[in-house]
Amino acid sequence: MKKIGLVGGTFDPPHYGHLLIAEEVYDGLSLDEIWFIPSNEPPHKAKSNTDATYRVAMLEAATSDNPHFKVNTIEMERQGKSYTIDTIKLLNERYPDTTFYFIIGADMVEYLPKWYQIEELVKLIQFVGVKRNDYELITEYPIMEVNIPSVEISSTMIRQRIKNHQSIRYLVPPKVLDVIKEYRLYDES
Ligand SMILES: Nc1ncnc2c1ncn2[C@@H]1O[C@H](COP(=O)(O)OP(=O)(O)OP(=O)(O)O)[C@@H](O)[C@H]1O
Ligand SMILES: O=C(O)c1ccc[n+]([C@@H]2O[C@H](COP(=O)([O-])O)[C@@H](O)[C@H]2O)c1
Repeated sequence: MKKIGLVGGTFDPPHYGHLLIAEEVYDGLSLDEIWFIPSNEPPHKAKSNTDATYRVAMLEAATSDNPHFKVNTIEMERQGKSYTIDTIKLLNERYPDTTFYFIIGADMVEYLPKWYQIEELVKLIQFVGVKRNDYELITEYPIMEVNIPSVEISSTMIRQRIKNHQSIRYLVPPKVLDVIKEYRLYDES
């Protein structure tokens, strides 16, 4: 069986926090690959203002120098809200010889009770929780934990810094910065 870690998210924009949690879990659980899955419409928050094409371009740029990181656009290909249970059912069907691990930060661990059809979802996928400042890795659901160095970076912080004309160097990979500059993303947003 192949072992693949999934990192779902809005990636608006992708940052070193995303890459770090992926690499740490890849290493900690001896996975074969990590697939980053950008959501079309997040199930639990407002739709991103950044077009899907740009979010995918940034994610491709962020992951291009790591041979075991891949971008998977399965949720972009589906219309409507990107419920994780629909994604996992499709992936399990398409890749019967693979065990998937869904990697989430502690903010999403705290939110698990509100995920769509969570009781069924936890039977279909192994969640892996990683710590994130200000959130607890405590849940009634059966998650695995991987210990990572905390990084206090969020996409919200990066969008805010761009708005304030502050540097985002060392918070996102240089190639992501290039895409942001090329398409003038987040200017006056
Ligand atoms: N710095 C971080 N440490 C640990 N987990 C993180 C970190 N940043 C993001 N994650 C996790 O990565 C996944 C995708 O996150 P997402 O793309 O929504 O980024 P975000 O930084 O939380 O965005 P936003 O600030 O726009 O809400 C989630 O499971 C989230 O918990
Ligand atoms: O399916 C759900 O109900 C659900 C609720 C909250 C979050 N998720 C997924 O968890 C991942 C991280 O969410 P976010 O908000 O940090 O981008 C992303 O793939 C979301 O689709 C999924």
